[in-house]
Amino acid sequence: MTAAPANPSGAPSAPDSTPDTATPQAGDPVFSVRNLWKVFGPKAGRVPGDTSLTGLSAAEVRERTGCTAAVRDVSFDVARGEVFVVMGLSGSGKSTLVRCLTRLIEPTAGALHIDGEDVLAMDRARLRQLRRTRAAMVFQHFGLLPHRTVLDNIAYGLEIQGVGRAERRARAAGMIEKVGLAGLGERRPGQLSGGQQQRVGLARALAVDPEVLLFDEPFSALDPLIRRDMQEEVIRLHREEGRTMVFITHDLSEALRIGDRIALMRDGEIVQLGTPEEIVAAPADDYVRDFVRDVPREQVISVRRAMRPALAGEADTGVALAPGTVVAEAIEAVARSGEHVRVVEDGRTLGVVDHARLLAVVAGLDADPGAGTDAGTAPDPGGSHTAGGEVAAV
Ligand SMILES: Nc1ncnc2c1ncn2[C@@H]1O[C@H](COP(=O)(O)OP(=O)(O)OP(=O)(O)O)[C@@H](O)[C@H]1O
Repeated sequence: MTAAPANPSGAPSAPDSTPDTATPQAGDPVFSVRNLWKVFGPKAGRVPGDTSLTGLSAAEVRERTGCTAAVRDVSFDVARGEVFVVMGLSGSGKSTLVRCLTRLIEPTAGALHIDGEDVLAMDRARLRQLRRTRAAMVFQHFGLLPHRTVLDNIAYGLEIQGVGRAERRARAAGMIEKVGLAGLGERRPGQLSGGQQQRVGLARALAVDPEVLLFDEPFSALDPLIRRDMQEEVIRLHREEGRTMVFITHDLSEALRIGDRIALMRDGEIVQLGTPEEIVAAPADDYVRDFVRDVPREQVISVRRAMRPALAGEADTGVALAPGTVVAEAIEAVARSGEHVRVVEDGRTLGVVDHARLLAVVAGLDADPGAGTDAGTAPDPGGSHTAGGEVAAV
């Protein structure tokens, strides 16, 4: 339907006219999503094109048409190598959106590309290949085969691909090590804890070496300690491999911990898309503000955002911290030294933070210190809006 808007993301450009054969480049997005809709219900197809409906709330659309607009006019890019988190309350459209990426759910309207290739134009065979080898999904219910050993469960995806027995078992054995299940390869899933089972699910997805891992609330059934463990595991795997990940969660602390960028959904729309710091420091509206109200700001907001210009003499004294250092660390440095700290990049003092700036961050009185970047402006809810147009890397 609608053409892709001219690079609404400020980040990598949309490959709307890229030929399918193009080799992906480092800066190209993996997924590029433009004006995507998923409407469930009778005559769903008429909703996205009907301007008398598109401006209405999800509840109003339902009342008028009997349809549920689960994803509404969503646009974003997933950059190569990032952890892209889709967050929102139950029913906000997270699962529907992520399932649309590989057409496990068929989008109603919009444009969707992976590495420049039009996903909506893929035939069944190509789609199967997409799901098996390019964008593997890790589900909350791990879907393990109960009568198979852990090793054979991990090898299962390779078996479907037609990889020979010896090779798939060798590759699966490597994955067992990688996800911390060494020695458990011959057990059955029923002989494992929930966390261990989730690791098997993760290893199975990793074994096929997909370009993107799609996680649908994978850890929500786990108890908090094991959940934390698994989050660390994902972060570690991501650091080691730089694999692109799309991660659904309704848990804000999980999103803040693992996300390079977070798309916050409400009623099928993305209400804000940004780094954890941008979302916590500059919520797009009252809904987001409410969402992040209890976040310990000093653990998310960096000294780059908290700093003020150095006064005469200040640029030459004081402890030096990198711009990405979180305020919590700066508090410790200021408390120890009793004076301001400098924010230094490449040997240059960018600014300073003192007691007053740090307390303002903790108290939430630091509204829009990032003025001058686009961090303080109202974001385009559909676009991948990041301060300075940069995509944070882990
Ligand atoms: N097959 C379907 N038919 C009709 N409506 C659906 C269907 N699947 C999802 N929906 C509706 O679409 C909306 C979004 O659902 P979705 O499952 O994507 O939300 P979610 O954010 O993933 O929720 P949760 O966190 O509870 O899984 C909800 O109103 C849901 O009832």
